[in-house]
Amino acid sequence: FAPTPLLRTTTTTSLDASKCGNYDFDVIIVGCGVGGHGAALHSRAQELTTAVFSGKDVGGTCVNRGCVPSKALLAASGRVREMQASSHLKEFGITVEGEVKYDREGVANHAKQLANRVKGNLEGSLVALGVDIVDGRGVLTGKPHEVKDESSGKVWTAKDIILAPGSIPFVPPGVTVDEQTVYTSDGALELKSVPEWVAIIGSGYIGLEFSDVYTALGSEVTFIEALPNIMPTFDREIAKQAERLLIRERPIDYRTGVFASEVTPGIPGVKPVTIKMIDAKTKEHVETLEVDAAMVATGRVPNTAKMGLEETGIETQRGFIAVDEKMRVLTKHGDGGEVVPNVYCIGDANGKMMLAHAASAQGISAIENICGREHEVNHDAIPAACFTHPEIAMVGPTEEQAIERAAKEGWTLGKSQGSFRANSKALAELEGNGMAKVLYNKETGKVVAVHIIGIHAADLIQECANAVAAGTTVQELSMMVHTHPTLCEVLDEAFKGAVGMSAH
Ligand SMILES: Cc1cc2nc3c(=O)[nH]c(=O)nc-3n(C[C@H](O)[C@H](O)[C@H](O)COP(=O)(O)OP(=O)(O)OC[C@H]3O[C@@H](n4cnc5c(N)ncnc54)[C@H](O)[C@@H]3O)c2cc1C
Ligand SMILES: NC(=O)c1ccc[n+]([C@@H]2O[C@H](COP(=O)([O-])OP(=O)(O)OC[C@H]3O[C@@H](n4cnc5c(N)ncnc54)[C@H](O)[C@@H]3O)[C@@H](O)[C@H]2O)c1
Repeated sequence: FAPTPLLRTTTTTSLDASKCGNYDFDVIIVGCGVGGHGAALHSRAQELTTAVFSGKDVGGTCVNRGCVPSKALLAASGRVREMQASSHLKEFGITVEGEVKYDREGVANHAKQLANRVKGNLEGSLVALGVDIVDGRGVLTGKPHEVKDESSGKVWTAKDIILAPGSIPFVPPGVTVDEQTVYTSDGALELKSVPEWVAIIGSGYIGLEFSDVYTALGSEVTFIEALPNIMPTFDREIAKQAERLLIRERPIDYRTGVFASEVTPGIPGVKPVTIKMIDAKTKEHVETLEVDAAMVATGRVPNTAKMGLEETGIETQRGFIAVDEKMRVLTKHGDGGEVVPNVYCIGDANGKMMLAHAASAQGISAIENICGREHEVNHDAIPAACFTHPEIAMVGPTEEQAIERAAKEGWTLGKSQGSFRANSKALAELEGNGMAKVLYNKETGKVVAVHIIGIHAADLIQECANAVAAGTTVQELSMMVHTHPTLCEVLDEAFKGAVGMSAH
């Protein structure tokens, strides 16, 4: 694959010239992760002439250092876990003779090759649709409609500019990362080693998914979490179930309410990694751990430095770019922020929701607004999933947040549950652990949120996300027919339960 040379607007599309006037392009997108890519595809579908600045990183975090390689590691390590679970296999009547082995490099290569393949597909789709790819980093010049190629200094113009620079790992102060013994997800995804004992700092999505990979491949894990609860961002009831299924049954222990305040890399086989922990409230030293490796999974920060934002009059907050509901960039966060004409920001950099499909949806939405069709993304209807075994998936607020919201807005919260325990398909798979809970507005019947933990929860959540997006009621959902025998019947049970019907 070789990127196409930059083409001028007049030669790339059949657009009527008035649409882009004297600009080189109708739309320039800075950053070509899933957000930029989604925006570019939708832009071309509207016949807008489009260029993306890729910074030589087509696919961005998701494809190269995020969703794609992490799911490849989870898939491979998940197989190892399954094949090693001899008593579980015995229940199926299956015996695995001898020791189940894996080749670390082979597993790592699976992740790398998948990322390269998906990246190639993304590049191919852009080229096929006539999107011009600029390899360099794009920087705002401070003048309206202009983006400069940082390395060549060449300036390109567009009627509208979409910023999609994404995010990078956050490394707390005092933590030294060498990407060998102390690493972020960037280093962990390369799977250069499988440490005997690894401390994972942070028990969010990344920490949890990696604990699944590491324990399947034979590591022991210690979580270090600053907040009082493990998995603090998840719904409490789901987090408790997750603790039972994903932590207590595995060689995992944890500390909560402590900061990893000083982390010093080690030398493999010679010197351990040391982790000093302080009490999150009193800041007093509580413990020092010596482990083989430490993974830093303490969140992500926007990749917005040196993009010409200050020159354009855009003030960031911890690097996040403020946007309104139409993805239009605002001069600052909070009161007094004004729209910067013709500049949009999508994806991780605006901090609305750090998810691949949210970035892409925001990209499509920005293009809709550029085309003059007013559009706002309903972030409450965007599902999320944590791809552990079993998976956790959710759409909408946690139960704790929903209770607050109901009290504030004056409506009554309803709750109904379905269980994997009585589900034929789950039992056939010998995967009867887990639950789905549906939270709904008792007055309107509309679904507010759904939280699922159980086999294939990530796929099950889509029906619920569609229901939230469409405003479907539990009454309507309870009358919709679910295929038998499928895992979807766990949701059917919850929907029917909400209206006093029995699913069986
Ligand atoms: C380990 C891990 C696993 C994840 N798993 C999931 C998952 O399963 N599901 C999910 O939904 N999300 C997942 N995420 C989150 C997801 O990767 C991000 O939400 C998503 O990538 C955000 O997309 P984006 O386009 O905003 O930014 P990015 O994907 O970060 O892309 C931004 C791109 O812009 C480039 N860039 C930056 N500045 C410039 C510039 N000035 N000029 C040119 N280019 C520039 C960057 O180099 C990058 O290529 C995961 C993240 C990690 C780290
Ligand atoms: N499957 C998915 O959709 C998926 C997978 C991976 C990542 N992501 C996205 O990537 C982003 C980053 O993920 P993440 O897991 O790094 O972040 P996170 O914000 O989900 O979790 C970070 C955790 O680290 C803790 N923490 C922060 N500083 C600490 C310190 N010094 N000591 C101890 N604990 C500390 C926080 O309290 C928090 O619980 C998320 O926003 C997520 O949306 C999504």
